[in-house]
Amino acid sequence: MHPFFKSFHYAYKGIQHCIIAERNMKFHTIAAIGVIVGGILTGLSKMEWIIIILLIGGMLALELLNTAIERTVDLVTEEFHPLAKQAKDLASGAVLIFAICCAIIGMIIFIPKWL
Ligand SMILES: Nc1ncnc2c1ncn2[C@@H]1O[C@H](COP(=O)(O)OP(=O)(O)OP(=O)(O)O)[C@@H](O)[C@H]1O
Repeated sequence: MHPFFKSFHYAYKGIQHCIIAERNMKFHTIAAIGVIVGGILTGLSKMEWIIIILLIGGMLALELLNTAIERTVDLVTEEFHPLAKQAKDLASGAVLIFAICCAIIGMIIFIPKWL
């Protein structure tokens, strides 16, 4: 396989692994499908779709990075280490902050359309 297509293949494998292995990634993927279906049924403007796509892409990409950090920490040490704890907690914190922003923006976009 050409190296260019090989890198796509590895990226696809990474996404597939994360969806299969990580409970949170499964949740985010199902939530993303729910938001897309909800958006189609509700009817969103072009700008609203752009925002939703950015949020979904950002959320999934962040979850992939969080998993990559978890794996790297586990590779470095299986022992309890305060820095390992900080690294994992910081990565989880980043995911949590973005998830809260997504929920708030989602409510700002969707709720007025349902009232
Ligand atoms: N080697 C370690 N040393 C110290 N604390 C750790 C270590 N590994 C994990 N922890 C602590 O346990 C928590 C959960 O770690 P774990 O690797 O189980 O992540 P997880 O539960 O799979 O995360 P996620 O919720 O993203 O799936 C971490 O956030 C961290 O606080």
